[in-house]
Amino acid sequence: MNAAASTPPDAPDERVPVTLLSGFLGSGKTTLLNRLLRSPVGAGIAVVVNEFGELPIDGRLVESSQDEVLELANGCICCSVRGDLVRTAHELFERRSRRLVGRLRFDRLVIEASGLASPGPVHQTFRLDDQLARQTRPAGTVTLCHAGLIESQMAEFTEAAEQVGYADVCVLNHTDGLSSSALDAAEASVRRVNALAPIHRAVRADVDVLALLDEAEPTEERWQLFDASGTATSHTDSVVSYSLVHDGALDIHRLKIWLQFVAARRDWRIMRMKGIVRTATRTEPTVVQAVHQYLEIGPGAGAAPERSILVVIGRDIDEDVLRDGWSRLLAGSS
Ligand SMILES: Nc1nc2c(ncn2[C@@H]2O[C@H](COP(=O)(O)OP(=O)(O)OP(=O)(O)O)[C@@H](O)[C@H]2O)c(=O)[nH]1
Repeated sequence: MNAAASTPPDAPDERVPVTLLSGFLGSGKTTLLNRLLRSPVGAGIAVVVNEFGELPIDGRLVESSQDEVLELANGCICCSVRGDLVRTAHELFERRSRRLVGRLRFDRLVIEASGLASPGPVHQTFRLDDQLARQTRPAGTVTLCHAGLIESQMAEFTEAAEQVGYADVCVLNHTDGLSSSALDAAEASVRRVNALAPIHRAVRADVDVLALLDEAEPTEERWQLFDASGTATSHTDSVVSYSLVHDGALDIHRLKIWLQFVAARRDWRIMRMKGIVRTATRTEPTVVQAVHQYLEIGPGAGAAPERSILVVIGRDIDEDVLRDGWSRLLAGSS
């Protein structure tokens, strides 16, 4: 089915472009999304954020008013919460028609996929639903890559290779601290998987976002690729997400020490930690961000949450030991 075929040739295309932000865990999707939202087109963007973890964190890290950010947590929109994506998109368009979304009618939808989602099925979801196929048009996939990790991630995780393979444009992010030869090697590994997509090197996703949106507009050949691939959603099943919660304040010093210890454990494969927590000494939230062993802890915007949430994603993690460490942290915080 092709909704565009029923549109007269000279009629304006009123379908809302859908841009997908893809990329492995911690590659910089939310960082790029925030740049988009701060850009001149930001006010017209509605956002759907999808998270692998059970509890949503990213929605609070996106710099937009809450009713423009819809969250789909606890699974990937390419498979387990694919139906929720359709329902959420219908809800957005319903609210749009009643002018309930944000300051303006949104004129672009940006979807931040989870770090383990495959882009093909996500785009295909919008083409297979009659109503969404009439209301939206595909505007491409931007894939973020962690320059220091992408080669090993693609070797180990089919999801990472698929994300690069489907990209209409790649942002080779996290380039800070890498030598030019390491950067060339990272770029070459991306190029081996995707021969066509422009590749932009960046630190903290600092790219020309308007040019990026234009560049991401896909070609017809690429749509044939999506059509052929839409339903394949096999996931690396040993990656697990744990959610740790606490209704109260944490001791920030103990929290830092424990997180450093967890991030540095060699017997666990910590791939990503993120959290928004209340600490005893701050009125604002404390934001935890870790990509592999690189850990950042700093103040966030707004008021501290009532409930502290920390999500830990990785492989070979002993859940009992993790939860025991969290309990000890809480006991020492009160
Ligand atoms: N050093 C460095 N840190 C970065 C860069 N880009 C993003 N970060 C940091 O890396 C962490 C992860 O960035 P996010 O934008 O949340 O990554 P993400 O892809 O949205 O993460 P998930 O949604 O969990 O997969 C955050 O602490 C960012 O501030 C970069 O180029 N260099």
